[in-house]
Amino acid sequence: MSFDWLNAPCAQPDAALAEAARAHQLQLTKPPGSLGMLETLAIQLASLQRTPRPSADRVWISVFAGDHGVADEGVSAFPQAVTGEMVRNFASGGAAISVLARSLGASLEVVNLGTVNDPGEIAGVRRAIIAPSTANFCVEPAMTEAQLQAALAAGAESVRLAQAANAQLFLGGEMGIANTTSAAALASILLHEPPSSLAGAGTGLDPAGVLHKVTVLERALARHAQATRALEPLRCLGGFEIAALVGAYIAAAQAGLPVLVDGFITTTAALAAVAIQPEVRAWLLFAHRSKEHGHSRLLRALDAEPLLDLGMRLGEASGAASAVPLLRLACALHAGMATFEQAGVSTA
Ligand SMILES: Cc1cc2ncn([C@H]3O[C@H](COP(=O)(O)O)[C@@H](O)[C@H]3O)c2cc1C
Ligand SMILES: O=C(O)c1cccnc1
Repeated sequence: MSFDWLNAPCAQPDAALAEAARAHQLQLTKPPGSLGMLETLAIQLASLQRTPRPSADRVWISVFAGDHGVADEGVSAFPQAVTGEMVRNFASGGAAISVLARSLGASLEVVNLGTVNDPGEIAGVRRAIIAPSTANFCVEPAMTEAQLQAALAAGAESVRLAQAANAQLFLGGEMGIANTTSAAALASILLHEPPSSLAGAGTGLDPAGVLHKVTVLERALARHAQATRALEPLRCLGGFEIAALVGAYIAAAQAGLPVLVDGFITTTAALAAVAIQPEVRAWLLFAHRSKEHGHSRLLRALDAEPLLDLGMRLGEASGAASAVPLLRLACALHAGMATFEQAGVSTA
């Protein structure tokens, strides 16, 4: 295993198909631009999927789970055991993302990268165990190089599975108690922003809890101030599931598979992926604005306009899944509306 594959070129969106889709939208029976982002989404998907008839029918969701050593610092409202318990819940169908995936007819893959409370072999869970948890990054780097390589590769493997299933759209989700702390640390170093602009309530910390989280982040960032080069921010401050998301986003862009990004943690992974390979950005669509403090800052950094703002702050790919119906409607409008000529409607 190595990091070399990260540097393979990304696929190129098809500019001619984007132009044709834009021209087609202008012929449909509506004032130009009146369907707003439902128009631009269809145009973008046509160019990414390289087809005049884009579709979001076949959706693949991978939820990556991993525990975090920094949970020892008391930065989450919930105990670490929840990560492994939720892996079981994802597989047995009771989690929010399980219900959303079923409702959408989407394929749901759960990947266990290492949980302290290990649920073991379960049907519907791919085991790609790296270690029970990352190390506490207040004390030492979260991961070794070998662990980072394994996590990135596990994400790329999900994209291979999605492609084998003929997926048209890739959604990544995460589960890992304390991962809003890891994501805030990583985003802080990537954006040169103080932790106070990125640390939020996560699973429900009170204001005193958020202040404590900021002091933990300040300690971690002081320790890893030199970790600014290439993959070092991700290795020192990330999590197994965050690194898997980074690997998945880069692999999806290389494979030409469009990605719908979820919330705070996945957007941090997107930021890290774009920092490694700027061409990844073209393959990312942004589903929603999470209520987690700091998400708007991340979206701004990526120049991203999300589709929804529902006050959601769950993760698991739940925000991304909630936006899939809009993508489907955008595709249906693009394919199904009559042109001015077909309908005998006068143009301006
Ligand atoms: C029952 C439960 C289900 C979840 N599903 C996603 N998360 C979300 O909350 C965690 C991050 O928040 P923090 O950094 O505050 O721990 C992640 O696991 C995230 O996916 C959950 C959290 C809980 C408690
Ligand atoms: O926006 C998210 O992804 C999020 C926010 C809080 C907790 N878990 C996830």
